[in-house]
Amino acid sequence: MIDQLYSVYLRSTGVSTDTRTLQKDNLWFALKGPNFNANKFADKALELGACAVVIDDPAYARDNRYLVVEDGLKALQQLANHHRKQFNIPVIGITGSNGKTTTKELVRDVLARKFRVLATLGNFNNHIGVPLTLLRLTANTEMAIVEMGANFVGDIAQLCAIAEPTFGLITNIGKAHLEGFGGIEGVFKGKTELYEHVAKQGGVLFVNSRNQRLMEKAGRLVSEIATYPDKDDVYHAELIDAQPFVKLRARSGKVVDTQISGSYNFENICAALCIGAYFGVPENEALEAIAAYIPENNRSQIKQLGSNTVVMDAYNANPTSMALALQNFAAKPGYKVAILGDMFELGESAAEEHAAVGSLTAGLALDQVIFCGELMKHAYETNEKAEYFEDKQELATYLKGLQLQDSQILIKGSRGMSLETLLESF
Ligand SMILES: CC(=O)N[C@H]1[C@@H](OP(=O)(O)OP(=O)(O)OC[C@H]2O[C@@H](n3ccc(=O)[nH]c3=O)[C@H](O)[C@@H]2O)O[C@H](CO)[C@@H](O)[C@@H]1O[C@H](C)C(=O)N[C@@H](C)C(=O)N[C@H](CCC(=O)N[C@@H](CCC[C@@H](N)C(=O)O)C(=O)O)C(=O)O
Ligand SMILES: Nc1ncnc2c1ncn2[C@@H]1O[C@H](COP(=O)(O)OP(=O)(O)OP(=O)(O)O)[C@@H](O)[C@H]1O
Ligand SMILES: C[C@@H](N)C(=O)N[C@H](C)C(=O)O
Repeated sequence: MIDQLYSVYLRSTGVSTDTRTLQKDNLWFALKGPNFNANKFADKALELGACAVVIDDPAYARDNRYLVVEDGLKALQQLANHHRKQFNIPVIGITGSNGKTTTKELVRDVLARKFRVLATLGNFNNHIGVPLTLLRLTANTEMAIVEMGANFVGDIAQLCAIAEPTFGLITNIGKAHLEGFGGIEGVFKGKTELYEHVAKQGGVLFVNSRNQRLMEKAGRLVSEIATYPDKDDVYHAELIDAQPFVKLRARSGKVVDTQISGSYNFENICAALCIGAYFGVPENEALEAIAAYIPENNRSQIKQLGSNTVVMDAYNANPTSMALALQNFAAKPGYKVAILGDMFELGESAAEEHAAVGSLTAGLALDQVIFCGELMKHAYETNEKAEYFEDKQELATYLKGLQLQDSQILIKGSRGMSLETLLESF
C-alpha cells in the first residue's frame, strides 16, 4: 500500500488533512478527531479538487480515487516516514519543555543564511504536525528542522520513529505538562528519547550545558556533542542585558541588540548560534538573523499600548516559564503590574505549584499582582498583598477602571485562559 500511496503523493501538490484549507490536487487524508470523523468529508475533498482521498472506512469509497487504508493517521505517519527516508540530509529534531518554537524559528533563520531549510510551521509539533512537516520536504531541501512536542513518555520516541532526526536539541527540562508526564522525572525520560534516537543514528547532539543531567546523558550516549552557552562550551556567548530586550556578546566579541524580550531567551538564541556555527554559517550572518527576529503569537511579545508597555506572554504557562518570566519582569524599571492566569496540565502538583507562584510574587519587586482563574486561588493564598479574580470578565472590568498609565504590565497564563483578551482593557 505504501508504494501506491507514495506514487499518488509524488503526483500531488502536497498533503491536506482539512477540507477547509485544501489546495487543488492535494492528497487528502481523513483523520478522526474529537469533533469529526473526517471520512464523511471525503466526497467534499474530491469536489474541492483533491487528486485522491485516503480513508479508513470502506463504506465511504466510491471509485479508485478513494484509497482505503486501515488507519488514516497511521497511513499519514507511514507516508511521512517513507518520504523522509528518501532524503540524506541533516534532520534536526528540537524538543524541550519551554522555548521549542522560538528556538526552532531562530535555528531556521540562522541556517537559512546558508542553506535551503524546511522548518515546522507554527507549532505543528505533534503526531499529526510532524508528518505534515516531513511531507513538505522537496528535492530542494538541504536541511530540515523538526519541532517535536510531547505530553507523555513515549511521544518523542514515536515522533523520532517518524522523523528520524540525525541531530537533536533539547532546549530545557522544566515543569510543563506534568499531568501527562507524571512529574519532572517523566519529563526528563520523555524528552531524552530524542537523545536516544539520535545516538542510535550515530548523530550529533546540541546540549545546553547549564543542565547537568542533560550533559551527562548526552555525553554517555554520543561521541559528539556541541555545547552552549557558557565559557567552556563549544559556543560561548554572554548575556549583557535583558531589558527591554536581550543584548548579548557573541563568540566573536560582537555585541548584538535583539528584539527578543526575556533573559530566558538568551539560551534559545545561543542554541541557534551553536547550531549555526556547527554547520558553518558565518557568525555575522547568524547574528544578523538573530537581530532581525521578532517574536509573534503572544510569545513574550512586547506591545506598546498608549503609555503602557505590555509583555504579552499568554501563549502558554507552566511553573518553570512562569518563574523565569516573573523574575525577568521584576527587573524592569517603573511601576510594574503582573497579571497571572492559571497554569494548566499540572495534575496533582497544580495546587502546590500555584501556591509557589504566590510565594514567589510576594518576594519580588512588583507594585501590583493580580491573579485570575480557579487555580490561581492557591497563589492568592500565599500572597496576601495580591488581588484575585476567579472570573476573567470581572478582571477585565476592574482593569478598565484602573486606568493604568506609564506602567509595565506582564500578562502570562496558559493558552486555555486566553489572557490576550485582556488587552482590550488598556
Ligand atoms: C485532527 C486535526 O488535525 N484537527 C484539527 C481540526 O480540528 P477540528 O476541531 O476541526 O476537528 P477534529 O479534530 O475533530 O477533526 C478531524 C479531522 O476532520 C477534518 N475536518 C474537519 C472539519 C471540516 O470541515 N473538514 C475537515 O477536513 C480536520 O481537519 C481533522 O483532520 O482543525 C483545528 C483548527 O484548524 C485544528 O486545530 C486541529 O488540529 C489539531 C489540534 C492538531 O493536532 N493539529 C496538528 C497539525 C498540530 O500539530 N497542531 C498544533 C498543536 C500541537 C500541540 O498541541 N502540541 C503539544 C504537544 C503535544 C504532542 C503529543 N501529545 C503528541 O501527540 O505528539 C504542545 O504542547 O506543543 C497546532 O495547532 O499548532
Ligand atoms: N528557554 C526558556 N525557558 C523558560 N521559558 C521559556 C523559554 N523560552 C520560552 N519560554 C516561555 O515559553 C513561552 C512560549 O515559547 P515557545 O512557544 O517558544 O515555547 P514552546 O516550547 O514551543 O511552547 P509549546 O510547547 O506550547 O509550543 C514564551 O512566551 C516564554 O514565556
Ligand atoms: C499551547 C500548548 N502547546 C501548551 O503549552 N499548553 C499548556 C497547557 C499551556 O497553555 O500552558
